[in-house]
Amino acid sequence: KLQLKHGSHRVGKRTDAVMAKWRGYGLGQFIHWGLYAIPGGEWNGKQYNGAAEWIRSWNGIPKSTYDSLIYKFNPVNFNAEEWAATAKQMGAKYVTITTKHHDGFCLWPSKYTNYTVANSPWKKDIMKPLIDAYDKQGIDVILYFSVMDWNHPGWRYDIKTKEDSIAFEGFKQFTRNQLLELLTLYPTAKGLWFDGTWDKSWVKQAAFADELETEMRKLRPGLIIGSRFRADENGKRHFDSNGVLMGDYEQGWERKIPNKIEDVHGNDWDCVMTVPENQWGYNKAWKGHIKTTNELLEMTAKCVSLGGNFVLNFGPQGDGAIRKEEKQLAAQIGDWMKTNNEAIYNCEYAGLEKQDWGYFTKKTGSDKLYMIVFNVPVSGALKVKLPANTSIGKSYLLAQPAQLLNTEEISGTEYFIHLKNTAAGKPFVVVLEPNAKKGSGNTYDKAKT
Ligand SMILES: COc1ccc([C@@H]2N[C@@H](C)[C@@H](O)[C@H]2O)cc1
Repeated sequence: KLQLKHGSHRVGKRTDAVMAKWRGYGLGQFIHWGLYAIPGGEWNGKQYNGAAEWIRSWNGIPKSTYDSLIYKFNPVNFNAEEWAATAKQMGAKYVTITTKHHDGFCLWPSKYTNYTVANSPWKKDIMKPLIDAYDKQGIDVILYFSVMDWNHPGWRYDIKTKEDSIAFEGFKQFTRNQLLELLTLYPTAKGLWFDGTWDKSWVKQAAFADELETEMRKLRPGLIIGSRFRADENGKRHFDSNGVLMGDYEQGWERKIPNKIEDVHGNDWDCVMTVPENQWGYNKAWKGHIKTTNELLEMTAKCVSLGGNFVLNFGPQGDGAIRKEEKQLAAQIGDWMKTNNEAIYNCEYAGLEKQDWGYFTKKTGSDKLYMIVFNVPVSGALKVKLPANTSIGKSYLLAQPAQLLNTEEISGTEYFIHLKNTAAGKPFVVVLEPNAKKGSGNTYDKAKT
């Protein structure tokens, strides 16, 4: 084990109530909104092929022209209550909102730069009404913050000269000022989701970032900060030089999902996902593969089955309205969640052998198991392999708890659960109520069909 001054300061999961609540969210919403939503991936009729929120980095639009978009920011259809209602309808338990993306435009009236909503035609703070609206819906708020800031004169990709280091010192203070400002202005925010921390300039700031993280946690006890904020003194990111997770949860799962429990190394984690292949900010062209409701439900189930949260991205339009396709997805996901959220909220990795029909989740603090079924076998029988000396008490569809399912013991701890209806056409949940220890006299009760 290496002696580290700025490595991880905790081994293993946090055990406090705030983190336990985060662990049980299951489903979240991501919001990417800012000046990039105005061009929406297009400029002078030409399409930008990258992610819409990166359009400033394209040589198809002069940087100064992009930066002048601040004078066009006037989202007349912005309605914070509508955004929060959409998240509520979807069944999201938390939301991560961009306060400042890489372009440096601040959705709050920061006093440390002029590049904010205060100097746009809109003038007003966007973050406060949003946070209030989500709080009112009982949806916890996490603030997305990009350290990399293309607008700030002190930003550097690396520090090579004396001038660089002087400029970057100013940038570091600016970053600290903005983060303390956000925590002070929005005290109900539960955490910070950092991005834009991969460049050498920031990776070299192990001591500064470590002290800043400590200062933020002191200012806001319980604050949740992911693994992407800071590197250790050897430049190691996400996991320190001893392989210990930095921060409170792993932030590595961006547009990808772990396949097996070993991939998550016993840590908390979230997966953040775009609806199109790779667009976070609003893109007029709703093109390429657009994930369907069933795909997104399967991603949600897969994440929860491996102990993580699934965070689905919305990219509101430049005028502040949420596009109809995203509203439809929120409604369809919400429909499914209304019936089945018991298998998602406050659930965790069940520790069972994965079967082809779908994903197991287990209710935290209980033995109750859920089978989230996406692939009904032609046999109509779902195979379950329980751990040694457990057995199935009863099983039933979450949607029809009174109708017990025929549970057939194959051998030892293997069972077939026989479905009545094998043409569900959409994902559904089977509940398993395991019996107490087998061999303690009571064998499992054959389902009384
Ligand atoms: C390949 O490099 C990047 C860098 C930043 C991102 C940003 N992270 C996502 C959460 C979005 O904010 C995206 O712009 C994506 C890919």
